[in-house]
Amino acid sequence: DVVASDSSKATKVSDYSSVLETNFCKMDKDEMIGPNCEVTFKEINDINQNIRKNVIDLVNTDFFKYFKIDLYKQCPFWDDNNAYCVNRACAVDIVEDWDTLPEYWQPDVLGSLSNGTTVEDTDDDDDEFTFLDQLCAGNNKQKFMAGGDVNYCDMEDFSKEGSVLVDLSANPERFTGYGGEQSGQIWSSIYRENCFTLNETGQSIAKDVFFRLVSGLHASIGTHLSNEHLNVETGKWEPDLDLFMARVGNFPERVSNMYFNYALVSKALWKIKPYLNHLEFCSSYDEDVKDKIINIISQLDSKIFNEDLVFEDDLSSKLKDDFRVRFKNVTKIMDCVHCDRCRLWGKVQTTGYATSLKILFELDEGDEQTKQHIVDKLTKYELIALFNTLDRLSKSIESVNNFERLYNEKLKSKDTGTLASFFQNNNFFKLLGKASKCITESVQEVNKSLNNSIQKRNEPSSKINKKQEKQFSDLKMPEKKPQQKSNQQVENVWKKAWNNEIHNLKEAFTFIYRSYLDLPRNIFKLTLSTVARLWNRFIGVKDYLRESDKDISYEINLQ
Ligand SMILES: Cc1cc2nc3c(=O)[nH]c(=O)nc-3n(C[C@H](O)[C@H](O)[C@H](O)COP(=O)(O)OP(=O)(O)OC[C@H]3O[C@@H](n4cnc5c(N)ncnc54)[C@H](O)[C@@H]3O)c2cc1C
Repeated sequence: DVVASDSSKATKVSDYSSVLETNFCKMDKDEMIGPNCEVTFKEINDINQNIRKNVIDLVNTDFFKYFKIDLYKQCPFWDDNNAYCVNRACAVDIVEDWDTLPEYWQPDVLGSLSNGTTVEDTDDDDDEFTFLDQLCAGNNKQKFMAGGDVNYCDMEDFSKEGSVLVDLSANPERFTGYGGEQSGQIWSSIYRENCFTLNETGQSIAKDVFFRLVSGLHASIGTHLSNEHLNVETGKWEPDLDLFMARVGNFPERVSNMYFNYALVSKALWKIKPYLNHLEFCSSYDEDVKDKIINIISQLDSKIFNEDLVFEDDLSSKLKDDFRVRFKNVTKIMDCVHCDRCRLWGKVQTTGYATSLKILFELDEGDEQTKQHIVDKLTKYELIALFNTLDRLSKSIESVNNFERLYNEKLKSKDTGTLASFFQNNNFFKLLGKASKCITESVQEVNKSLNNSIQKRNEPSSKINKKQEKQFSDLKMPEKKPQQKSNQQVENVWKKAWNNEIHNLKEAFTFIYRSYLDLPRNIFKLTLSTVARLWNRFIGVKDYLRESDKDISYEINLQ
């Protein structure tokens, strides 16, 4: 048996298969977030609270808030020319005022923006395309890793001529209105990448890691769009609890997968800690940025994720290659997203995960040279993506806790009807503990839904609607409970009805009584007006009605 981690609470590998089969997802706040993570939900909440401020500060520095993206790159998997997201919320504001940027972001330093250097232009000289060379101002050669054998994303993206520079802080990830069949197709394609062909021992852990990774990304996006949702009444961006519950909160394994991603990215950062001291950020705030990074990483622990369990048997290298190619495809699928804002954040986060996977799976602990080689070759875009992905997850964890508070407040308030059906007890994380569904089952569910979506294209529209209903059948929307009426309430209803009837009867009698009273007066008025008209005719006044009034008299012609 191989020991899963170096701590005294180590779990043995042989235990994991049974865990996978039974209650892989069973958890509560004090439970571990997964078999290869020796950390509880509560511990991650605590870590997150400690690092949150530094993470926010870091991603808002001039170095970490910019990212390059090719917004016009063709989708490599299918023809997607006829769909656009035209919402303003889908748009990305690109950087055009270059004068305000620090030196290392100027076009001549970025190289590719002015001369279109691409991957093909790179050479293999290790000294030349190190992270530092690329990072520092003054080196106008844009260089990327050739070969791609250790990369989990396409490095080409950042060197494209058409790439634009974007200020991430000016383009927040939030609700855009992007959805429907197009986004459904993207998610289906992403989950389809999880269909590993190998059917050997060890595959299930790798497959589960892959699934949790994309599901965690999906859940994190769902959390952000629920947390910053446009309230059309107030015009403000604010948390929408019901939306969060419907997309994420109602599915404990999705929440758990976000925590899993947090652990995975954190471990990758922990692994490059020894090298961060050597990095220079080429600007006056160098020390400040470095301090923040060190502060963040020093709160992390190696036991947070055990990557050695994922590819640890004889077949691992083949499986790892498969895993790498498949994850690379996920990053490429981002080019098929029609909402620019979603594409931007999708690209940032998939690049961040790809970088984490490279650090976790390719950085051999025992081989100092390989380690140095991988870390030195990290590009600034990978590092920026890595920390921004941590920020996204950190914000998601913070939001989950905030939604828990909102949920409890709502539960306490009078109108508990809607949400009470979601949870019987007050603790959001206790609900997580009730989830006995295994991740493997979730994978099968997704595969089933993928097959449905493939068949869907060839079916008539009536069938499509039925399938669509099926696809969303996992959404447990709150049911309104019929209100139990107390005896007193029932009594009040009868009393109200009786009073109403009496009131109507009174009104009717008053009307009849007044008619009798008014009769002599009305007869007098009628007689007076008839006498007056006759008198006018007698004295020769033709008609005292105005000409225009004549037009409104009606004549019935019976001919
Ligand atoms: C790359 C990308 C980025 C996006 N970014 C944004 C954004 O920034 N802002 C925005 O408003 N919208 C964004 N979207 C759209 C958003 O993700 C949803 O697709 C959209 O809101 C429609 O949601 P839906 O309820 O129809 O189901 P979808 O979220 O499209 O999900 C489809 C199906 O997948 C399954 N599913 C859902 N979540 C999970 C999960 N976590 N794990 C496993 N299975 C799951 C369910 O069966 C569900 O019915 C993005 C989409 C993509 C593909």
